[in-house]
Amino acid sequence: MTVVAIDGPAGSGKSSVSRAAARALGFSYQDTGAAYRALAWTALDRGVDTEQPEQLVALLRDFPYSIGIHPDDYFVRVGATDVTDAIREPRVTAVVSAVARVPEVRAYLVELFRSVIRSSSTPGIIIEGRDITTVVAPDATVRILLTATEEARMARRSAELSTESAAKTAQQLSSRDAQDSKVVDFMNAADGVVTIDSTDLDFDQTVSAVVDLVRTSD
Ligand SMILES: Nc1ncnc2c1ncn2[C@@H]1O[C@H](COP(=O)(O)OP(=O)(O)OP(=O)(O)O)[C@@H](O)[C@H]1O
Ligand SMILES: Nc1ccn([C@@H]2O[C@H](COP(=O)(O)O)[C@@H](O)[C@H]2O)c(=O)n1
Repeated sequence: MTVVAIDGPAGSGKSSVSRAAARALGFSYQDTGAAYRALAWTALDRGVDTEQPEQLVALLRDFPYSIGIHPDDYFVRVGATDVTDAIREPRVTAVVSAVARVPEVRAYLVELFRSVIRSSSTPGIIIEGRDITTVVAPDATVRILLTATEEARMARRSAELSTESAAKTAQQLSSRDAQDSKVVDFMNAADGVVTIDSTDLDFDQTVSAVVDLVRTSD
C-alpha cells in the first residue's frame, strides 16, 4: 500500500489538500489532528482539567474514538456521539495543544493511527498531522512538509471563520504553532521530506503538486 505522510503548521492546508488529493488518487485519508481534538472534546465534556496530564491519561481507558477515512465519508465519533463539527469549536482548539503535549497521549494515538493505516482497504492512504513524516510513518512512500507563510495561513483561516475576529484568529494560530512546536518539529523538513510551499499556489495547484508527487513516486 502507498502511504503518503503530510505534516505542516496550522492552516497550511493539510486537511483540505490531503482530502482532495486522496479523492483524486482513489486513496483513503486520515486526519490525525481530529483524534487529539476528540480527546480534548472528551476532556471538556467530562469536566476533566486539561492541564492535569494524569487525568488526560486516565481518559484513554474509555475513549471510544472512530474516524471515517473515505474522503467522501468523513466523520469523527466518540462512542455514538458525532463530534465532527464540535471538535472544531474554538473552545476545543484552545486546549488541544495541552492534550497533545502529554507523552502517554501521543504514544497511545500514534499506535491508533498506525492501526487505522493497516485497516485501510484502498491502494493507498494519505495521513496528515504534525509528526507523521517523522514518528507515525517515517517509512512512508512519499513524505511531504506542506507549508505557507504565516501571513497566508492566517488570511485563509480568517476567511473561513466568521465568528472570530481576524486578529484573534491570527493570534490563536500563532500561539498554537508555538506550543505545538515545543513537542514536534513540523516547521523544518526532515531528511527525505519534500517541501511544498503553497504560499503562491491556489488550492487546486497545491492539490496537483501533491498528486503529481505521488504519481511520480510509483
Ligand atoms: N493553496 C491554497 N490556497 C488557498 N487556500 C487554501 C490553500 N490550501 C488550503 N487552503 C484553505 O486554507 C484553509 C485552511 O486549510 P486546512 O484546514 O486544510 O488547514 P490545516 O493545515 O488542516 O489546518 P489545521 O492544522 O489548523 O487544522 C481552508 O479554508 C482551505 O480551503
Ligand atoms: N500529528 C498530530 C496532529 C495534531 N496534533 C495536535 O492536534 C492539534 C489539532 O490538529 P489540527 O491539525 O486539527 O489543527 C494540533 O494543534 C496539535 O496540538 C499533534 O500534536 N500531532
